[in-house]
This record gives sequence, structure tokens and C-alpha cells, in this order.
Amino acid sequence: MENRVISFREALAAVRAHAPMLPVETVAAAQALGRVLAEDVVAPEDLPGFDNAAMDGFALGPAHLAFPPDTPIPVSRRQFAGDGHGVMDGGACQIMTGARLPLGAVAVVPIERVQLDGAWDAPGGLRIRLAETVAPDANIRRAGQDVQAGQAVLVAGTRLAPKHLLLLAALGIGVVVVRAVPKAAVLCTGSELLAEHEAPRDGHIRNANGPYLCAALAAMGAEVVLYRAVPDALEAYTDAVRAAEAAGAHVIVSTGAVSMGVHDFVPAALQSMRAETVFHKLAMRPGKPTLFALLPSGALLFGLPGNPMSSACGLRFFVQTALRAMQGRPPERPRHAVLMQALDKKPDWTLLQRAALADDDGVLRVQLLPDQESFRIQPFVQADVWALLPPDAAHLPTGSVLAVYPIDGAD
Ligand SMILES: Nc1nc2c(c(=O)[nH]1)N[C@H]1C(S)=C(S)[C@@H](COP(=O)(O)OP(=O)(O)OC[C@H]3O[C@@H](n4cnc5c(N)ncnc54)[C@H](O)[C@@H]3O)O[C@H]1N2
Ligand code: MOO
Repeated sequence: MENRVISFREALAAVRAHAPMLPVETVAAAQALGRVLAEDVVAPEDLPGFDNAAMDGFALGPAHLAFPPDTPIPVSRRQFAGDGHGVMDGGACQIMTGARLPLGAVAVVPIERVQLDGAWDAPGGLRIRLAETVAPDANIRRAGQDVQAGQAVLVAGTRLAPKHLLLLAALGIGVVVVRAVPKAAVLCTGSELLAEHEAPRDGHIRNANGPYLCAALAAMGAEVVLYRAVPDALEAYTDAVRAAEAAGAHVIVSTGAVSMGVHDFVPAALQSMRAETVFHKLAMRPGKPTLFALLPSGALLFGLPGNPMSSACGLRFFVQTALRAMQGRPPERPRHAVLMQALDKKPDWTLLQRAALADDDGVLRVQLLPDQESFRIQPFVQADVWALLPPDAAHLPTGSVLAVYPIDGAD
């Protein structure tokens, strides 16, 4: 490990470089929500699969389009969605939205644009008159107009959202090749910690980080295989790390005990386990004492500082970066927003501040919230985004453009 205090960007790059790619597996597309594609998806067929009507109305042949206005055209057949292809036989064909276009049809006119004479089941049958010209191809959805067979429709690294399942189902793709679900463990250190249901005792606090980290990891697509509160003792911590490895965790997230306190034993515990510490201490806030280590088992260990915002920020940026990289996802691209207040900041430090976003007549504006200390939970709850104040600036004037990141990073 370098002894130098490294930058936020260098730390992100180090996490990305050390994150191992997870193996691939094949799963049912219907069960694949939130999973990450390991391969491009190529359309096996056209969408639509056949020429069909876009409106309920009448399919017309080329001769009908040339008729003078008001010429009666007999309706000789009907075509419903689900029918096989039929053939035009000289008359018009009453057709329903989505029904396969009969061979020889060149346009569809909506029912409300024609005058109806007679009735389908009456003697003499149904005739239509066109009040206006109908253009060739009108209201026809052509095969392959949406997707063409052989086209790459989804790229490897895509995290499957409901919209992707729509496309897969339409194309009849029942299975997809995805990355394994990353397994995570959450270890919260601190002899002061109580479970959330316990009554407060003198000097104790409730373990707030644990439930948050478990929920945020699940939202990021990880499976939490172990969650444990760990008293302030080195052996209890090493036991918990071993239990996390035994549970198959690819990523172990611990909170607390990484700073300068008498009980800040995480660095020593990792040394005793022969872990390789990649970094410990960053020029960033919150999260200055953040630690990242590689365990001999191959698991990644994130030692996040105990303050709730320091843990939340470390999970949001470092653990999320690792989970993305392990699943072959590209690095996250932030949005950008215009800063609404001027500020001075410590040069060389990256600050990640809780902020509100506002859409001001199409311009995205970011307002940093007051009270940014890392013990405060309330501004986090009120925030829409983390706003990144870059290290190269000591003064940020109003109107500066900042990168902003959704607060939970669960996309
Ligand atoms: N002398 C120094 N003191 C501190 C420094 C420093 O550089 N020199 N750094 C400060 C910074 S910055 C941070 S961040 C914290 C990090 O401390 P630790 O990671 O060692 O964490 P703890 O001391 O265990 O806890 C810090 C704080 O967070 C509360 N906490 C811990 N776990 C939880 C939990 N699961 N849920 C809710 N709250 C939790 C804990 O009670 C403490 O108040 O160190 C500073 N000190
Ligand atoms: O880095 Mo600590 O997280 O500033 O409070």
C-alpha cells in the first residue's frame, strides 16, 4: 500500500482495477430483472414479425386507391388478429388492429374515415365509400420496422430493467446469459451498537448503518449473505470476516473502526489475516479514513468509516463501482447540473455533498443542502443527489457545472 493520501478518482480506479469479473450463468428472461447481461442480445427474428394493420378499418388493394371518391367498394372478407395470412379477392377486407395484412393489400383505411353502406350480415353485404384519397402504405406496420433479425438490440453490461423484459418477450427470447449475482456481507463494528428494536441504553446508539447498507446493496443487485454486528474486539472482527468468506461473499462491507480511536482495529485485523490493503485514507469527505483491501480468498473488503454519511458515501461510490465492474457494467456516467450557490472549499479535496436537484425551465440546477457533517442523517433523506465538488477548485462560483449522482446509486 502507498502511504500517500490518494484522491477520490485514484481510489475509484483502484477499486475498478481489483474487482474480479463474476462468472456467467443462464437464467430465464422472466426472472432476470436486475441482472446484468454477459453477452449482447441479437434479435432472432423481425419485429413486427409480419406486415399488419395499425388501425381497425379496411385493407385495400391497389385498384381501390385509384377509384374516384364515393365509389362503393364491397367488403368481401374479414381478418382478425391471430388469423393466418389471407389473400385480397377484389373487394376490401375488414381488418382489426394487429391482424396480418392479406396478400395484395397495399393500405388500410380506419373505419371512422369511410362511409358504411349496408351491413356485413345483411343481404347485399357491407360496402364502403372513401371520402378522401388513401396513400399507399397508410396504416400498415411492416415486418422488421421496429427490430430487424440479426440486429444487436442489447449490449453486454446492460442491467435488465422492466423495459428490457418487454423487448425480450416480444422477440421470444426465453433465456439470457448474465453475470452471477454478487454476494455481499455487512459487518457493523461498535460495542455501542443496539439493534433497531432495542430500547436506548446510556451511551449506546442504534445500528442504523446495517439496515441501510443491506437495503442499498440489495437495491444495487447484490445478495446479502451475512449481516452481523461485531463488538469492538479484533478477534470478533476476524471471526466475522471469516464467516463472510465462508458464506461466499465476494464483497465484505464493514463499518467503523478504521480511524484513530483506541478501538480502530480494522487495519491490524486485516494485517493479521494477510490481506493486502490497497488504500486507507483518502482526500475526500465524507469518508476520509475509508479502507480497501484484498483478502487472500479473493474477496474485496471495504472498511467504511462508521459515521452514517461516511458509510453511505463509501457504499454509494466504492462498493457500487466494484459491483458494476464485477458484472461487466461500464463506469457510471453522472448527470451535470448548475450550482446555485458560490462556495469556498479546501483545495485538493473531493467533497461529496448531499444536494437537491431542480429542473428550472429545462436547466438542471443543484442546491447543496445545509448541515453536511457526516453524522447527520436528515439532509441525506432530503437529498436527491450527491454533488461532487472537484479537488482542483478552491472556489466554486455560482453557475459552476457539477457532476451529480443519484443518492442510492441503485440503477
Ligand atoms: N483523531 C481523529 N479522530 C477522527 C478522525 C481523525 O482523522 N482523527 N477521523 C474522523 C472521521 S473523518 C471519521 S469518518 C470517523 C470514522 O471513525 P471510524 O470509522 O473509526 O468509526 P467509529 O469511530 O467506529 O464510528 C464513528 C461514528 O459513527 C457511529 N457509528 C458507527 N457505527 C454505526 C452504525 N452501525 N450505525 C450508526 N452509527 C454508527 C459511531 O457511534 C461514531 O459516532 O472518525 C473521526 N474521528
Ligand atoms: O470522513 Mo469523515 O467521513 O469526514 O466524517
